[in-house]
Amino acid sequence: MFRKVLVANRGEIAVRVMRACEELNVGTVAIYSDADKNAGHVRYADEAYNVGPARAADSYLDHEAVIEAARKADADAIHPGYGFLAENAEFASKVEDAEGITWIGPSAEAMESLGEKTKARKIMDEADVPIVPGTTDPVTEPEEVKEFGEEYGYPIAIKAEGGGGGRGMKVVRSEAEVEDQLESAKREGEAYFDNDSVYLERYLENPRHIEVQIVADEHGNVRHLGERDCSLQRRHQKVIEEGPSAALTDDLREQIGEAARRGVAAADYTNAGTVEFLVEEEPGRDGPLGPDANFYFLEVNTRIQVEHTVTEEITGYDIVKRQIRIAAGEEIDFEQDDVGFDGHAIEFRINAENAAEEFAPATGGQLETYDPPGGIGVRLDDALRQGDELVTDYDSMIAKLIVWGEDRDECIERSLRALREYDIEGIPTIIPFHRLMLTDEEFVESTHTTKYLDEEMDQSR
Ligand SMILES: Nc1ncc2cc(-c3cccc4ccccc34)c(N3CC[C@@H](N)C3)nc2n1
Ligand SMILES: [Ca+2]
Repeated sequence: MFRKVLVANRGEIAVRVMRACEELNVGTVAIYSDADKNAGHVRYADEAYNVGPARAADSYLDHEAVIEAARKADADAIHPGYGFLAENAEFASKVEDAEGITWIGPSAEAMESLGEKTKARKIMDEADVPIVPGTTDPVTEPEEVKEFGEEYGYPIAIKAEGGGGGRGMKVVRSEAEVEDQLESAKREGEAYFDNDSVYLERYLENPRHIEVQIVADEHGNVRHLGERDCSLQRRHQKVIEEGPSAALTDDLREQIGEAARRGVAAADYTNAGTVEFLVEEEPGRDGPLGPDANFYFLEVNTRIQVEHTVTEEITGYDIVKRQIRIAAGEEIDFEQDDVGFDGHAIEFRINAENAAEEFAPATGGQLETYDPPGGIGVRLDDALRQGDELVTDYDSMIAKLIVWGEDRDECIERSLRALREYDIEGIPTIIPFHRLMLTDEEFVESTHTTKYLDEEMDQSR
């Protein structure tokens, strides 16, 4: 086991990783930019090193500054958290090459092969994981798209090879649109991901977005820890995640979990990761997905995710501690059959944004009141205390409220109670939006798909 881990991140996830270290009796090292001098994650750490000015590129993203801090602290491992350098294969390989410092995450090689969407699709296809019908090689000419349209029909999704998250997808609804959409997909790929390579998939109109949590050690053991339903998104920004998915039958759950395990094993992937799927109802059915629903591989996230907490609450496993133990060479000490799912959990992202103004991020302010909720089934992951200045140089998420209940109804009731207790004064947050969402019957009936929020919010504008 490591003696000391440097956490190359900030905010709630930095504290989350340091809490795991504390429980493993591992020393904690924080890094901070000039903007984060008084930040909560710095307070929490045993020691802290400044890595540069506020601008992320000159601090949290500066490979040399981070490795230099690990050297100064004599840390023997680096945990990247999520965002920042978490999926940066180049940085992972620099850490792998750095003598005496272990990278806590998948190998740079596994990150690269699964980060390239067509390569990932090929690996999954060969591992008998259903992929969205489409190409596993890039396309360059309009004729290729039109041929695909002849065979699979429209709409077609044209996706950037280097894309992911909310960016890098164009929907072509007819042959007439092919030239323009292909051109703009390539230009956008070039602009955002420095990669103009694109591929095709049949576009699924109203899919559910299900993701499966994976942990894999360096001895060939791969386990899935069940699924999370992230279908409630606003312009590709997740605001609420939950598990288990009310839409899946046990049979479908088992099929998707085993597919995720096969795919990850085929990619020689280790540590924690998430396999994303799109699940499409068989035509004409409503309500929970039927036994004939189809699920398709979408992409792999080669990092710990914001919403890993939902899985922890349902299964009881500490995924971050598992990451650290796996990186230290430990074997996974449970079988797939030992993994149980108990109750229901929902995570609410607490963003310092004004939901009434298109979720515009707060421009500053101070936490005059910070009174978080508590009591049974309520977990709060944050790095805040009353009086903190709001740091606006990075993303707007300042905390996560995770609620567990015996079933989804109790979880919703308890979430409303916790959101009523959550008292933050001095900066705007989306807590009022969450309270509203919990009373919305589409959410309560859990029939929403990935488009629901965009359609709802755009209509109400
Ligand atoms: N063939 C096909 N059909 C429907 C899709 C619908 C989406 C999509 C669209 C809008 C919101 C989403 C939220 C979660 C997951 C996927 C989506 C989608 N995404 C959005 C960005 C990228 N992560 C993949 N790919 C799709 N691919
Ligand atoms: Ca190393």
